[in-house]
Amino acid sequence: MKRFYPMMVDLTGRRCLVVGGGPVAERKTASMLEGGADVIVVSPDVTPGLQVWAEQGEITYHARPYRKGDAAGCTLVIAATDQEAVNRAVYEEAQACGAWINVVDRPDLCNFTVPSTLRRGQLQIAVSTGGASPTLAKKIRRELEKAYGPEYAVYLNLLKEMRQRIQETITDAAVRHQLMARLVDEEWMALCKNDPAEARRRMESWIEQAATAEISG
Ligand SMILES: C[C@@]1(CC(=O)O)c2cc3[nH]c(cc4nc(cc5[nH]c(cc(n2)[C@H]1CCC(=O)O)[C@@](C)(CC(=O)O)[C@@H]5CCC(=O)O)C(CC(=O)O)=C4CCC(=O)O)c(CCC(=O)O)c3CC(=O)O
Ligand SMILES: NC(=O)C1=CN([C@@H]2O[C@H](COP(=O)(O)OP(=O)(O)OC[C@H]3O[C@@H](n4cnc5c(N)ncnc54)[C@H](O)[C@@H]3O)[C@@H](O)[C@H]2O)C=CC1
Repeated sequence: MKRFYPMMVDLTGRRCLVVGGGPVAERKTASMLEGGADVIVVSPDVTPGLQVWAEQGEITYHARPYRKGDAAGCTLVIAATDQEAVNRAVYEEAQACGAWINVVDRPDLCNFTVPSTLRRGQLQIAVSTGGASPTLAKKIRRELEKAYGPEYAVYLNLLKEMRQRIQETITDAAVRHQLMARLVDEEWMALCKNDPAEARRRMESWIEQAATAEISG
């Protein structure tokens, strides 16, 4: 059994190769684009979705079969064709040039996998089953979607802002930690959902009070 190390990677400006143009290639392309990658798709044909991205300049598309050398300079490589020999050749090249490789129908030829991911603004929750059952990963992602609605994007933005403010205005680390802990709370979350402007006002005045108390000793 393989073990995977979870991490969040910034793919901005990184060249990433997808070989194949079917629905699976489209899904992997979508998630790499969200990660900021410069995606190159090589395939004789592509889905309508990939075609649109090619026309809009979101991806670079080469309408031809894969050939050796396509993986040069790529950080991530995904082999998503339905041809075993082609996927194998892509794997060999990626291994030779030190790129991270995912062969979509061969978990044994993956040194990275793509988790099922829920996104709410800056919040991302990624689910992996280590390749055992992608369908279960998807089911869990859907359950999490109900528990973590779009309001989390708003709430998290506010937390980010307030955290910065706390770091700038409160010098005592213990007080900073206490304030942050108290902002992460169901009540704030509910207020944020119903009236984000009011949530912001209350958070601001609350932090201001704490800062004043700190100064006056
Ligand atoms: C190892 C891994 C490699 C990788 O692709 O990174 C892999 C491998 C394989 N998937 C297969 C099949 C399916 N995959 C999905 C769906 C997803 N697969 C994804 C990831 C992963 N799939 C990685 C492990 C993730 C983990 O650890 O859990 C998700 C999470 C992310 C994404 O793809 O973006 C995305 C859900 C996104 C979402 O909606 O949230 C569905 C369901 C569907 O499409 O509705 C089916 C059909 C049902 C079934 O077979 O279970 C097959 C058999 C192919 C065949 O038999 O032909 C293999 C190969 C094998 O297992 O041998
Ligand atoms: N990992 C995952 O999440 C999943 C993996 N799979 C597996 O992934 C593979 C791809 O699935 P789909 O996208 O549905 O397949 P598909 O059959 O729709 O697409 C295959 C694509 O590969 C292209 N292709 C064929 N030869 C090529 C070559 N020499 N160079 C470049 N491109 C070439 C085809 O033109 C086509 O665009 C299948 O083997 C399937 O079993 C299926 C479901 C999920």
